[in-house]
Amino acid sequence: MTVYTASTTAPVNIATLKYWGKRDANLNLPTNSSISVTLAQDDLRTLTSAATSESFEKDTLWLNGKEESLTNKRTQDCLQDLRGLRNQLESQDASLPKMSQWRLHIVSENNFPTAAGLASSAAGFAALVVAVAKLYKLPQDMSELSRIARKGSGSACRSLFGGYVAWEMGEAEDGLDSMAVQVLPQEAWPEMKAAILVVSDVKKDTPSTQGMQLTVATSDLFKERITSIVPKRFVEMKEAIENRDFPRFAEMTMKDSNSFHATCLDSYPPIFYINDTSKKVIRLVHSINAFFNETIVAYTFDAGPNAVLYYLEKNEEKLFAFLYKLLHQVKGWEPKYNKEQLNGFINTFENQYKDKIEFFIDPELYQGITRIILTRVGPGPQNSEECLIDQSTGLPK
Ligand SMILES: Nc1ncnc2c1ncn2[C@@H]1O[C@H](COP(=O)(O)OP(=O)(O)OP(=O)(O)O)[C@@H](O)[C@H]1O
Ligand SMILES: C[C@@](O)(CCOP(=O)(O)OP(=O)(O)O)CC(=O)O
Repeated sequence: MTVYTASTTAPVNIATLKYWGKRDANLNLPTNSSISVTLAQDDLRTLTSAATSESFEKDTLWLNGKEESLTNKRTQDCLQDLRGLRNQLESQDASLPKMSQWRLHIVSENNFPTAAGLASSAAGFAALVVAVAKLYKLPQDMSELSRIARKGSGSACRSLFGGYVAWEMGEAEDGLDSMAVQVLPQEAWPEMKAAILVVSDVKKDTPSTQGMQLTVATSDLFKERITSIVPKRFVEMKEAIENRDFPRFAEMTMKDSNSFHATCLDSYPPIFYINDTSKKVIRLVHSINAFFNETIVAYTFDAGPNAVLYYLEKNEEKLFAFLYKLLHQVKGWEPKYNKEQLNGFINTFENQYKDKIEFFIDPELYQGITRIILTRVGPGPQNSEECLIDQSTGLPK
């Protein structure tokens, strides 16, 4: 039996201008354009291998070692589009193996908790689409493939690119113009770093899809958000990124996170994604920025309580003087930073800042946080030499 395989990695992306609301739930067409930063894959990535063979009996997915059904509509929509494109190639060249007719085996591993508000679905669907496109040797570019990933999960379309990415909402009813484009490659603004404060890695209460449908149907504030606030912010945030203007970018990121969570609260019945720990982080970030009289750090929250803090490398010492002081008990600092560097953060805090602080610092903050993930802006999907599928059996290794 001949088994064809292809593998790829894909990154997580965290929106700085949030996608919240669908105008077409079937095609995952959004009510607003959005912007995100793609994160480095050392800490957060999906590795997916796809295989096909005439002898496979059914489409199967093994996710983190467990067999899962591939029959859910979103995945089938992605696979149907990919098979359609492969079919076009096969009809132009009769010598090609008829992969479009064969079943697929997909094996995928996330190197971080799945379904914990860490955007696993974004990396997961991006990797799935890219792996199968590679297997099928499709000529489509990343923006074209992003339209397919979008059908798996809206935010997944942004994980097809590295750096700073926009998802243009588009207007067409069939969604052909609703896709991701790169605003700026990672190399153009490599100083962007991210600290993820994992507040809870349990599965969230209200899934994004359900949450946004409720917001669209019931929130009055939401109408204002999509008609006047976000369209303006989309243009301004792209500009801030192109100009590498961190304070502007940071302010809009925080405002947009707050605006999105306000529409959640304005939904009826209300949806609560952020919790008391998240609110303490919000206060802390504003206090730190006020202390330095400069916006050096921004927070943003997705559909859960985890905080993602964006900051520039040059301000790390200033920020970590506070963060490490408050969260040194939390795991995730080592091995990224050695003892000497970590002591340095404490010394900066004790010697330079401690006596000047006029705001309340909650010494118990660490209790609400399970770990910190220290990462930065990163590239898009990468070819992987590692294959998770045994070429002789077509099954997971
Ligand atoms: N590697 C993967 N390959 C294929 N599908 C995946 C993969 N990882 C996650 N998924 C799909 O995404 C689902 C999790 O999505 P969900 O939106 O609940 O969580 P999340 O993406 O971690 O959180 P959020 O979207 O709020 O950031 C999984 O149940 C699975 O169906
Ligand atoms: C708050 C968000 O993270 C919402 C992400 O929603 P999803 O992309 O997970 O939703 P579906 O399209 O229904 O799969 C904001 C964002 O990533 O832009």
